[in-house]
Amino acid sequence: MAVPSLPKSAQRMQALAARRDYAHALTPALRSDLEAKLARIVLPHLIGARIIAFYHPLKAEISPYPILAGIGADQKAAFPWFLDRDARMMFREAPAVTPSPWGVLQPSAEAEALAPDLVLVPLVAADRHGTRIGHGKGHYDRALAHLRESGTVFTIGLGWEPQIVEDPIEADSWDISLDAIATPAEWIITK
Ligand SMILES: Nc1nc2c(c(=O)[nH]1)N(C=O)[C@@H](CNc1ccc(C(=O)N[C@@H](CCC(=O)O)C(=O)O)cc1)CN2
Ligand SMILES: Nc1ncnc2c1ncn2[C@@H]1O[C@H](COP(=O)(O)OP(=O)(O)OP(=O)(O)O)[C@@H](O)[C@H]1O
Repeated sequence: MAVPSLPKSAQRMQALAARRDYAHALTPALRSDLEAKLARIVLPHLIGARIIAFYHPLKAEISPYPILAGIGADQKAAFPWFLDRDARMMFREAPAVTPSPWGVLQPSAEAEALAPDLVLVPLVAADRHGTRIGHGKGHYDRALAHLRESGTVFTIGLGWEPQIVEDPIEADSWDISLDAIATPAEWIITK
């Protein structure tokens, strides 16, 4: 018999607490080592992408900056950018230099607006089918739905290994599933 899962808000709170505890327990050296391993796993999959969306990591999130350091001279890096709290998330050219309405660093308002063809998505949690739990504001779901109206976008979820949950997460109708997920330990092609 199917076991009913916790409501998404409860799953999110549990996953946020687990992410925080995991990240807090890492020594700086181990953390850098894991972030370098993530970059080695992800970089070969970025070949061919023209505009790659990164994110400026929150305290407990795995950093994509070692990946950014390894992209090609012909590739552009973008970061999420918000006009205000009610606006849809857009992307502008790196670097991320000023606090966004959500507190995360974002590019300046003068930086070029970009439409990424590859998006690195921060996870709160994800299952092996690519169903994701984020911060619950729908920023990535809405931004990815918009980008897909005008082209194809490849999405890669990034997280620490324990953020991959073995029990399936129930997808909502608006959830955009990830094409792949990377952790310092593995590359997961979702299906
Ligand atoms: N690093 C990162 N950048 C991102 C996101 C994200 O999840 N991670 N976003 C994903 O949509 C967008 C910003 N949306 C956000 C929505 C809510 C909160 C949030 O709940 N913040 C907590 C504080 C977290 C902390 O400082 O550790 C809060 O306000 O309580 C953060 C970002 C775009 N940029
Ligand atoms: N394409 C969309 N158009 C309009 N509203 C949307 C869309 N996608 C998501 N939303 C809204 O966003 C809200 C939050 O969605 P959800 O709980 O799935 O966020 P999340 O995926 O966990 O977080 P995030 O995308 O911010 O990282 C939902 O109430 C949903 O109605």
